[in-house]
Amino acid sequence: MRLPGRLAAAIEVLTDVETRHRPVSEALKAWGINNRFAGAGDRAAIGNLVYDALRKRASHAAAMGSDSPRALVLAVAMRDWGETPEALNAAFADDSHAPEALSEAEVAGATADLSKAPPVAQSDFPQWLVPSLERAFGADWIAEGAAMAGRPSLDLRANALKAGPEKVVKSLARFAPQPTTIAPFGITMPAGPRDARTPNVTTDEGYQKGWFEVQDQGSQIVAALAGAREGEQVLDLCAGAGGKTLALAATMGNKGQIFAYDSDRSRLAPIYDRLKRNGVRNAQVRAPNDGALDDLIGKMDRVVVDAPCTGTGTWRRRPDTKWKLTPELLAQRQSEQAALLVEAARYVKPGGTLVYITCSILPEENDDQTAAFLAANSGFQTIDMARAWRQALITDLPEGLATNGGGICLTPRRTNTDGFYCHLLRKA
Ligand SMILES: C[S@@+](CC[C@H](N)C(=O)[O-])C[C@H]1O[C@@H](n2cnc3c(N)ncnc32)[C@H](O)[C@@H]1O
Repeated sequence: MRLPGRLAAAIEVLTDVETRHRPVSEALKAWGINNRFAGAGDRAAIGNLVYDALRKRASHAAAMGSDSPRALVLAVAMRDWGETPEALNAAFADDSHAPEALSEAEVAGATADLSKAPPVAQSDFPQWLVPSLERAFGADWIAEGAAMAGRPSLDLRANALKAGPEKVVKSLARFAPQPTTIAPFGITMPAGPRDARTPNVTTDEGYQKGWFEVQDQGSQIVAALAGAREGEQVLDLCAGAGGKTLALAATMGNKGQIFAYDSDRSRLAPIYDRLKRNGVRNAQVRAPNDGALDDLIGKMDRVVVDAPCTGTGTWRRRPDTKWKLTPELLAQRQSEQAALLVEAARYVKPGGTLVYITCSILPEENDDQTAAFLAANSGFQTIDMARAWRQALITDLPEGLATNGGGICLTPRRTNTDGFYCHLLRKA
């Protein structure tokens, strides 16, 4: 397929996403099934167009004067991919699969200046969240939003139980991987421009052998900050598919014991294969049955709460969720988080550590939660995050990451990672 056909396909997929409220991945898959002539390169390009359109939905709509799927996709082609309106119209005239020729208003959208546009159009953040984002980032909130509207890198974590970063870099040399700047076992492949394809690393023999996992650098950093040590008893209370469990096991050198639990059986299901592939021998999966964790009460050196959250930190990867988030969903996550902190505290032994993590940048899910917990639980105290950072990551805590409430917050702009929050609480 040539660019005009790919643009028409992206408009079709985005229309499907918007009218049927479908996740992007599902709409792209359905399009691929109905259009089997399209190759892997076409599907990747169409995916990039759709994701880029959603990442910058507000700014592209402001430039084009419309938020229709056609306007958004054309804006990506002109404003992000560098196509001129003249080149597009010439290509459209020559291709029977092309969208209609650009109107005058659409041509003007190519060069529309947004420097005086409302801040929401410059930040690509939803309007209703602006007060929260101003609270989180002060005057930087527009720049933080712009960074969150970019494409994410593909990050891997070398699994120290089987391989160091050098071995993984060698195995994946064809993708030009680089060491990450903060996480000691991280490897990163920056996102390419336009129709660049994300490397399919899971077909690499190194992946099959458990040498590495796909894990955003931010997730690696907060897992390292959890500070798990060899020989400890650790409860991963929201283990899900086990991203943090695997990282904890590697930090612990397979010594001690990790209990991996999740209240949702289907989310937990992939963990069994992943533990095997990673060579993890110190993790016990606890399925969600009555009293599944009763024997752990008051005994854990560390309890990790990788809490269910709005996922605002992962908007670069799942930009459709940025525009679907509602105040009701945020409130629901907040009440789950508050209950989980209380639940987690029961398992921490005296002198032990409660690790609270979210992949959100909203203070409501971060400092507000830990502040409310501390106010109601005088037996817990915030641990100095600068010290914890030095111990876990062997560098100084970068400026600007500490939050007012005693945690740290990573963002694409600050650390070139997904957005993550981490706060460590010691039980007296
Ligand atoms: C952010 S995800 C966990 C991701 C996982 N730790 C990882 O690194 O791959 C949050 C998880 O919390 C789980 N969860 C929600 N409420 C829970 C509860 N009350 N008890 C335990 N797990 C819960 C969800 O099922 C979900 O899998």
